[in-house]
Amino acid sequence: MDAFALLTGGAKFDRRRYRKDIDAFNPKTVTAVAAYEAQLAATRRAGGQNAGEGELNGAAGSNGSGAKAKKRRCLATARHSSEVRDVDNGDADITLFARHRDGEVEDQDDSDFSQDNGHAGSLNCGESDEGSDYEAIKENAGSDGEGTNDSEEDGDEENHEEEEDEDLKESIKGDISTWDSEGEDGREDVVAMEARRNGTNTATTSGRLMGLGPLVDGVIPKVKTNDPFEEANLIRKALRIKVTGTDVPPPLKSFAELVTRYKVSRRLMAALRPAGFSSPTPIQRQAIPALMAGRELLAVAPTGSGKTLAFLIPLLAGLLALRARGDWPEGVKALVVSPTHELAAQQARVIKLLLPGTGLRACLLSKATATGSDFTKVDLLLANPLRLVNLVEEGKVALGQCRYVVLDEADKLFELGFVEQVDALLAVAQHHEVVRALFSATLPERVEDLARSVLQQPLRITVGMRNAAASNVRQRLQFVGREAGKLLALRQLLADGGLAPPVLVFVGSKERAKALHRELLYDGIHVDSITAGQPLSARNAAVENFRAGHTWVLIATDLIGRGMDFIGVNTVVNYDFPRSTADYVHRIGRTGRAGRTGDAVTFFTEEDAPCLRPIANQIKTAGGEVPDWMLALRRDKRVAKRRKLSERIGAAADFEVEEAQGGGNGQSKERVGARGPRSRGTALDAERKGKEGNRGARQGRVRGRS
Ligand SMILES: Nc1ncnc2c1ncn2[C@@H]1O[C@H](COP(=O)(O)OP(=O)(O)OP(=O)(O)O)[C@@H](O)[C@H]1O
Repeated sequence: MDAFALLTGGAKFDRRRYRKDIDAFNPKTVTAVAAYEAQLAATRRAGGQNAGEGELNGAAGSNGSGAKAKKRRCLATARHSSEVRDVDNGDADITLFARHRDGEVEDQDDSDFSQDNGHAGSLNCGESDEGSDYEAIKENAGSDGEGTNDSEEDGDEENHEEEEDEDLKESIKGDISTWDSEGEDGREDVVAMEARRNGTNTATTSGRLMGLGPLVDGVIPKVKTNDPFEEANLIRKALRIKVTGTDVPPPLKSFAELVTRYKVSRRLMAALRPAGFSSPTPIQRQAIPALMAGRELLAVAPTGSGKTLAFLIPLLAGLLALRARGDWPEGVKALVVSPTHELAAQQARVIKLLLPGTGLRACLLSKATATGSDFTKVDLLLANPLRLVNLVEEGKVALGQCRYVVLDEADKLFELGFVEQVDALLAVAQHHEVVRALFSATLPERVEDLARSVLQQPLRITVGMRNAAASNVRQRLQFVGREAGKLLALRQLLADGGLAPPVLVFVGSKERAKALHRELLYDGIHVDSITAGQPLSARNAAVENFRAGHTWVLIATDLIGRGMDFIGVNTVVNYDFPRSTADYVHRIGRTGRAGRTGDAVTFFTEEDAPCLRPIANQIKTAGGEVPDWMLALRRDKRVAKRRKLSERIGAAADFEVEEAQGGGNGQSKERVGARGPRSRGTALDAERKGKEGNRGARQGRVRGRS
């Protein structure tokens, strides 16, 4: 099947039908369809003429006539004259984007990560291991391995989605107050700090956050009370921090308090300001003191609100405190587990800012570091579950001395394909002082119940509304008729300037990513794609090129739907409808980060209609406009259920290894597939399937293993 057929569901494009569909919903689009079809034909012809010149040259050679064609060509060519011909630097689009890019897109070079002086604090990321480093997960991700509980589970998931939907509806009715911060004199908010970091003085330091609300704002209100308890509550209320649990430590008023209240090394704190972190975000204000006090945590805060630092600071501070009191055994003493290599690598970027001068040694687990490192010399390990489980089984990594275990994107890690490995890791990280924490922007109740079964008296910290999309992302839904309409709609938006680059486009599978990539190359757009099927070196390059602003449209699967901090992303396009509300929240959270604004466009077809309502509710909750009929849509449970099952298989496949490309990892798939049912640590898995007894019994069993 060729790329166009794949993207259009295999059917021949029926123009009349498409027009009819579009007409019913979006008359404006109809007028552009004819022009688009002409362009499509022109670019296809031009692409064909240039076929021998390599993909990018071929794309640039597609010199369609007319203003739109010129615009597309220019988008593709700025600053890439070596790769693409026909540079037209005089074009307004280029100037605009160049200015934006200079101002907002991070342009850091990670290539010099490896091996600093150990005494000064080091981060070992190993060499690039092309074609061999993947997160492998259970082969048969869509089934539970025992073929039993799928339907039951599906029922559960549906119910939970319904519940979440109801929650959201309630909140729509309620008053979602936007806190109007007056700020505190001399304090910088996140936006101002980022602006200063990037050399753009667009934001003020007065604490006025352009109406973005408090969720990512680092500024706390002036509180007039002498009662510390009341003060803590007032701060939490203003910042929409909710905490459940007992003996809750008060939120931080500033990073400086870490030195005065918690005796955190000044050296570590000194690294924060130059790195651009001058005042804590709300999740940092509450999660840092909680972890410093040794409390286990479930932490839920919006995408882009600074969760990474919320766990990295206490981990590093905790390690320094351990060392200061002479409790310094060999080996890994802090572990951060993430679902993808990309996310772990991103955490490594942040750690790299904080390590110098601490004498701590951190390691990003990859194939290279897995084989070449002495893990008795590693204090803090950043890892994906599978590779780490293998090392633990081989006896190369010991977690018995681990004092901190953080699960980032915890709800993903508790899904099929990961939960077995996470369980096995928790089962061996059983030091009597271990502190475990789960972080995510979304935490469904069923995951929370599961997590609570292995955590001890955890605090639950929620910033803003649970499971809701970031409020500073402008969201909209766009009806595209049927499958074929997506490509036309995307082309139209790109050509009309309806999508501000950098743009992240999410699709449902790696095959579709590849196909769309090929299609957009015809349009002369500087496009790239990233999926689990690519070699790690290609994935790293895709991420770095996007960060650096070299790639303007990045097509991705849900592999990078979570956690990735591309600070300058302006637009997210859900080309394929997200598999779940949580996926939607995470995907669109790749824009609108750290207090910025962003746009998210979600294409939907007739087939997506049964799953439309929860997303429509999300948009409505965030203050967006959605027609009433969408909110009133009834969910077709049968369709949703069927879809859910296939989507779960697909979701896991996003992270899956292709054995042929897995190099040295070829055996992993088989082993993990076998590991699930007979794993030492399957209490979580069993819990997930609802087969276990009461919580106490489960907890005893998990804790009993070591
Ligand atoms: N205290 C702070 N001051 C200024 N910028 C900050 C602060 N904390 C975090 N940031 C910036 O905010 C951005 C988002 O942070 P981070 O990636 O930790 O978000 P997150 O909450 O983990 O998002 P996600 O849920 O998508 O993973 C980053 O660019 C980070 O550098």
